[in-house]
Amino acid sequence: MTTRPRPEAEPNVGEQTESTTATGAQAVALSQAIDSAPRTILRGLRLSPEFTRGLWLTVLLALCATAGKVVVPVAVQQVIDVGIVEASATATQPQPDIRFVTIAVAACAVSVVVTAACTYAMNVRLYRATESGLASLRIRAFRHVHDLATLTQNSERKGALVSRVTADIDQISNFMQWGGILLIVSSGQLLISTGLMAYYSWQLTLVVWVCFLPLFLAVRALQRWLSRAYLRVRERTGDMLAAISEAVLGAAVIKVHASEDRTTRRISDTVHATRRAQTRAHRLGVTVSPLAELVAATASAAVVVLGVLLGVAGSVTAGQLVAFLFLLTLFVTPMVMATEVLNQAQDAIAGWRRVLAVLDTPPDVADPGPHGTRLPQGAISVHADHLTYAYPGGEAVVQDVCLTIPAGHRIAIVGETGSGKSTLVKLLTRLMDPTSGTVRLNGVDLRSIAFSSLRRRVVLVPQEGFLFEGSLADNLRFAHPDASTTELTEAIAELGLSEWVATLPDGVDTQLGQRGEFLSAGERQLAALIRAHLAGADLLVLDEATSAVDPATETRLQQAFDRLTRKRTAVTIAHRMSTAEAADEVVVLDGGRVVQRGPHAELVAAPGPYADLYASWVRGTA
Ligand SMILES: Nc1ncnc2c1ncn2[C@@H]1O[C@H](COP(=O)(O)OP(=O)(O)OP(=O)(O)O)[C@@H](O)[C@H]1O
Repeated sequence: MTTRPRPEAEPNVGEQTESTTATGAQAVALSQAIDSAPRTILRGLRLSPEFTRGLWLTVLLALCATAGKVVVPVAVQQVIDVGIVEASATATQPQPDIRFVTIAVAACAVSVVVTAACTYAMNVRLYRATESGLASLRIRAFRHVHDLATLTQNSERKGALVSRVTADIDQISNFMQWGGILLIVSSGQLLISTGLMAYYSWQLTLVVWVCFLPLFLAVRALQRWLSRAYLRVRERTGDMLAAISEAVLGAAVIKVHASEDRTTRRISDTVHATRRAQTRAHRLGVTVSPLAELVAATASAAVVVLGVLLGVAGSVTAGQLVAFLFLLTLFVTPMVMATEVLNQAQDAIAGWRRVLAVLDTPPDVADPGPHGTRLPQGAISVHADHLTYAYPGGEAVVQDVCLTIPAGHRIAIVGETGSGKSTLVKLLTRLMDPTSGTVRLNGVDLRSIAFSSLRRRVVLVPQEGFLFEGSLADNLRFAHPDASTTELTEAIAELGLSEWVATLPDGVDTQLGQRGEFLSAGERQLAALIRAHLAGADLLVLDEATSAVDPATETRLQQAFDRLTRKRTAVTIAHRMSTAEAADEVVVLDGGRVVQRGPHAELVAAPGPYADLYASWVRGTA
């Protein structure tokens, strides 16, 4: 029987993978940017309430820090107008009011200390809030990625998906910790300085705002371009991370085929694409900064000229003009800085959009939740009724399949490659919902069974059971987190594998390495079978591994498989003759349809697809 490499399955507890019938639209949802910038920020903030928790106190501290900053210009104005000019006018000879000046200087000193303390407290609070918000966003995004349909996950490469939970959120973090602080401080500074400037001279304030108005309009126009440019940066970064992670995971294949140069070229292409996107976005962003400097210089010059004229006309005093110029600095600094923050803000918003796009993609096999039916204990019967399934945009690959499997029966599914075997078992375990037709377990519609019950009672064992870094015991406990060492030992003994485990350097405590790389392919299958046994499922769906193993491991696998499926309902995609022979019945699929069904002996004796498959099987192993 021919086989082809299968898509990698990333199992959950008890080897399960969560997958669904993602529609075409859902499959592309991950690549869509939807909301406007303010809506994106608002949604992002709402999703992680930690960002805004206690924000009022942080804003209050920011206002205090800003208010502290305006004490100096006000004191300077008072010292000039009251402490020097007025005092000299009332005294016989020109001399400053030393007491008044001393009080003003002391007020300045106190305000500087208060400003520093408030700024420190505000920074700490903001940093803490953003870190907690980002941590919860990261966890939420990760969980959601995990819950997404396998199909939806497959619509984007794994590395790119990971980048949404890592690099994109890092970008938000960079902005929140620097830009966020600056935005709060700047807004307060702008408000307070504008108020005070208007108090001293509304005419000069008007001049300042008129100078800055074109800058605002330019920034608004640029923002749209920047937004697009930074979304491209985030996408290119995702592509780059995907290419790198793929190359790291596939290092062995790359070496075997001596394709290091080709891989390096591919990676450097993605690195350069990211660099180009970054440079373009940054070039757009930095055009604002010199523009802001220019506007600031123009505003200062205009204030000096008009201020002198107003001073001569008696509308402003010398102190007020000097204070105004101080305040203008307070006004201009955040304006210039804000244009720099704009870059980071756009990059962060682009990151936020990508994270929100993940969160907006619905896991499309809906869990009926706590109101769902729970499967009663005991062996499970399966009844598939006119099942049909087509992948998005494709032809039906499972067609009108009707299948009844009595409780406790062992069924082997066989068929040519691409005949729909894997698709059928995904439908039987509700990793996907059928396009039409129903599956019933013990008479209960699969769609109405609560996941908490379904995932415990029905376990899918994929060809390559994913093993995590850790010991054999750690990996076995994925199926049963509370299992004691005795329970592990018993489960191993029940499958007749105690002798094998004893050959491992540290028994169940043997470290397996990343993805179980310290074990052979056959041993990894043994570990997967023990894990499935420990899960205690009543319906086992197995995709038999195709990798060739040595005779001793083959015997162990056969024995473990036989014991595992005993007294359980078992549906196995059979790649070994012995598995089909041992099954109660064999179901033959061809082009997504059941074309033959019956005990091995009966089918093999009659001419037909199974007899042909069997013959080619025998030839292959001869
Ligand atoms: N995620 C997918 N998206 C689109 N088409 C798919 C997807 N997975 C499988 N198919 C197609 O569905 C058909 C049935 O595939 P399936 O994996 O169920 O066959 P199979 O009998 O299990 O094959 P094999 O023995 O080689 O694993 C094939 O034509 C395959 O190309």
